[in-house]
Amino acid sequence: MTHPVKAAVFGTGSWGTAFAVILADAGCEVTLWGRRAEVAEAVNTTHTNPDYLPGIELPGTIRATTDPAEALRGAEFAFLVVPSQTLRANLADWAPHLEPDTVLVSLMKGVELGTAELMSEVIADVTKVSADRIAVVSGPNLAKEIAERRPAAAVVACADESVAQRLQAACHTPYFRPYTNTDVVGCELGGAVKNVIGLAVGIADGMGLGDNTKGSLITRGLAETTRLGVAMGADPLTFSGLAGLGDLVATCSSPLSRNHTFGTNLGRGMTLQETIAVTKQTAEGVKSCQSVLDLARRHGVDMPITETVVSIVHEGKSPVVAVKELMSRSAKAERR
Ligand SMILES: NC(=O)c1ccc[n+]([C@@H]2O[C@H](COP(=O)([O-])OP(=O)(O)OC[C@H]3O[C@@H](n4cnc5c(N)ncnc54)[C@H](O)[C@@H]3O)[C@@H](O)[C@H]2O)c1
Ligand SMILES: O=P(O)(O)OC[C@H](O)CO
Repeated sequence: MTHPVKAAVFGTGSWGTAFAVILADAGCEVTLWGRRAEVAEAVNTTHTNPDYLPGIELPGTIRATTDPAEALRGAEFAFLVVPSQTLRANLADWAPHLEPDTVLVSLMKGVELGTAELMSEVIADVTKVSADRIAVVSGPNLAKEIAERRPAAAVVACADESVAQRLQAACHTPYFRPYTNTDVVGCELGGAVKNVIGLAVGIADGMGLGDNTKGSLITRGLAETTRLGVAMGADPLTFSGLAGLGDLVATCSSPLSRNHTFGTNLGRGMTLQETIAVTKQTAEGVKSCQSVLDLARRHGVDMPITETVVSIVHEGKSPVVAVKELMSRSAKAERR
């Protein structure tokens, strides 16, 4: 008889908890690490996470703990799902408890401020593990829909395809269909930049600009994501897949998206401070737009939508002025 795969999930927010549901449904033995004892207690006793997934009953087999050593003991996979800007500090605490073969899987969609590092790069920096032990899951995966077990697909990426295949098997359920890929950089960039474009589309929706604007922003947003990806060595085809177009469409169409909602509030005229005050969960694009722009400048890539989002979110530019400026740039060919 084969033993169930042991999986540790670090983060009891909405996506960490929803992913623990996937893993448990796929037959893994899941330990969920959280910072707060009361959240771990709720998962263990009432099988709920009322703050992040209200109304969802979690599988009784998921065990939660606040002890990273307990979560990591014997773990074949450790899924990392905290806000991107805190990962470096969190991992420094967890790394001493890592088993020699544990594969570290980023479920996050952000780029570190200051260093402009992707999450896989932060993982490599802090833990020094090799590329065949670092993987990424990305795609159109709004946590609430997944926790309700509505059908979705995703990409599981690792430089070592056999590791991606093991990961695929560990999280494949009747409602969650993971595809393998070896383009880690492309999958991560797709996930991080779609949050920035999601902000842009939200701003446009909040301003009442309509569906032509939305279609134009999604398409040109994907074009600038692909330009950056190619400059960073990603496969351009990744961006027409689930981690690119798929996630962009889900994020830009859904009221469940925190980035889209954040942008909508700004577009309706709320100030940045007011918008932050009503945002209870992580909207990665708010910080990562700056890191994505840093990456674009470092690689000499033009990203006008990202630049516009940074100017609205961080430089206080009015959305009306920003849209006028975006539209009055000099004309160009579509493929350049
Ligand atoms: N929610 C989704 O639908 C979804 C889907 C795919 C990917 N993601 C990505 O997953 C990542 C996490 O997002 P989420 O939706 O779970 O966020 P969330 O806001 O729902 O939860 C964040 C979690 O991180 C914890 N946290 C906050 N600060 C921390 C710190 N300093 N140290 C340790 N833990 C801390 C919180 O307590 C909470 O448990 C993000 O990168 C997001 O882009 C989210
Ligand atoms: O709520 P958002 O904007 O962080 O988006 C959630 C997921 O990334 C959608 O795939």
